[in-house]
Amino acid sequence: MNPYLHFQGIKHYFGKRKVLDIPEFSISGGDFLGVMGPNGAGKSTFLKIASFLEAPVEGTISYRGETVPENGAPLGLRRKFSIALQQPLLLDTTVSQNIGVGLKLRKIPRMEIAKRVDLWMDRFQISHLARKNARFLSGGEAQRVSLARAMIIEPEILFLDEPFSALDFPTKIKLMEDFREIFASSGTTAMFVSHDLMEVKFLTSSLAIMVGGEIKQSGATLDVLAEPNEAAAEFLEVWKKYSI
Ligand SMILES: Nc1ncnc2c1ncn2[C@@H]1O[C@H](COP(=O)(O)OP(=O)(O)OP(=O)(O)O)[C@@H](O)[C@H]1O
Repeated sequence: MNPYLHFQGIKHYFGKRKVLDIPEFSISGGDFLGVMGPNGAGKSTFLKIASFLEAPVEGTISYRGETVPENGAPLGLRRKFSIALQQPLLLDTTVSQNIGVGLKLRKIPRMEIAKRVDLWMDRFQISHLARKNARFLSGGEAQRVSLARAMIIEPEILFLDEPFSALDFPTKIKLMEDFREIFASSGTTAMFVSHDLMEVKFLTSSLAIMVGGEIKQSGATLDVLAEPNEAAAEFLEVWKKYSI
């Protein structure tokens, strides 16, 4: 075990309503953690808290053994992470500028940015789109740009909130295949919120099942799926019923 992120006594509320209650949980270095659960279970809220986009109302987070300040993670720490969402939120400029934006913010020299952008466009097979405005991309192309933009900074943890869910099946499979290979050679750690068991089986090494703001079960993906506890089984039942 090599805990990167460690959560202790995490509680989060919207108004008076508790939406997250995680007594203890860790994400290990090198892990590809899937998070599944029904709508409103708290998955995206957990992802926002884990990636320091939001601070929890209660609890402590540590990163590689260092406690993260209660009033928010310092910029240097936040910059170790990157995020790709269901909606790619690309800038109204070229694909190559979109991909290089994180390096620009980190004041990397222009020549170095150009070299790395070329490399990552090549890895995601989007070099032919370099000069195209990101507004005119298809959903699958836009998601490739979004993932390249997230990976180019070589994040210590990559956070993914349903990045494949809006893609048609063949586009999704092709991107997930490419992404799996790129991810495996990167040594990065990931937290991946998904509604799709197929995606989770395809990509993840471990799995947490969230229901009602609580992690009902977690462990190696294959173990959780083979031996779900009562709460996880209830959630996974529909997948089983239709043999997915
Ligand atoms: N900004 C907010 N203000 C108030 N309530 C919120 C806010 N964000 C989320 N919630 C509520 O918190 C609960 C958890 O939401 P969250 O989006 O984390 O769930 P989720 O598991 O990601 O859901 P989904 O699968 O539908 O995306 C939900 O009941 C939601 O309505």
